[in-house]
Amino acid sequence: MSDQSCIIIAITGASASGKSLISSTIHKELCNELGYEEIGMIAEDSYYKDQGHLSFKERIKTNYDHPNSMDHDLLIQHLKALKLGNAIDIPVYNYVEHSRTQEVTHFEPKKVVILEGILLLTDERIRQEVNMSVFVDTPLDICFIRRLQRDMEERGRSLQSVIEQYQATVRPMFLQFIEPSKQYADIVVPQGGKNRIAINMLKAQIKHLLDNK
Ligand SMILES: Nc1ncnc2c1ncn2[C@@H]1O[C@H](COP(=O)(O)OP(=O)(O)O)[C@@H](O)[C@H]1O
Ligand SMILES: O=c1ccn([C@@H]2O[C@H](COP(=O)(O)O)[C@@H](O)[C@H]2O)c(=O)[nH]1
Repeated sequence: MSDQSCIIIAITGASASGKSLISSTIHKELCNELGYEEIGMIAEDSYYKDQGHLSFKERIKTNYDHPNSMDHDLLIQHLKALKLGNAIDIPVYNYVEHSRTQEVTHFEPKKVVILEGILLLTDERIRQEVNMSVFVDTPLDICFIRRLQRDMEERGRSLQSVIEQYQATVRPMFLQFIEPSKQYADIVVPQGGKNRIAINMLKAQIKHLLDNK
């Protein structure tokens, strides 16, 4: 397969801005329209560095919003493999344990891969691999409320731990790394996963990229 055999769409923005919702909505609708074997979704979060060698006490001190917390080397290796038509084994990350599990998810090459995550556009090497990039631009106070609810319900966190982490790393790293990466996005989308016009436009552009492959 040629290097252009896999179209990569990057969807980025703050934590809880709605990246997963917009990605899964586009994924589901394009799968229905084009077929399940054509479109795949990958979360950058799967590429958090393994922390199995650290105690739980040490793991909760890690700054998970700094680019160094990500194994972007492995992610880039995987994106290149997909472009060459090779399957990959994606690590499975556990947010409750703050570490990789022993499992992997086998992922066959697709015509389109929707890649979503907070730090994608901070890395020039990833920017070079993507065909289109989207920044989900949701006000930070809304993101915080959503994150608080989600982290307590789904990621085993207490109210106090969400507030402390938000003040110590989530907000400062957003301002230092994520917000400035907006300049590299092709499209900025307000209202995230519920912005029907933006979703329709993104789907149309993905189909256009597929038609011109
Ligand atoms: N536009 C929206 N309106 C209401 N709730 C939303 C909206 N977008 C996302 N959410 C909810 O907010 C939470 C975080 O959204 P998610 O897509 O998981 O964020 P991210 O992937 O950016 O961290 C989820 O519970 C999701 O259902
Ligand atoms: O072990 C971990 C790994 C990540 N986090 C937080 O997750 C978010 C990124 O995920 P989203 O789905 O985009 O919200 C990031 O802000 C990290 O702070 C964590 O708390 N623990």
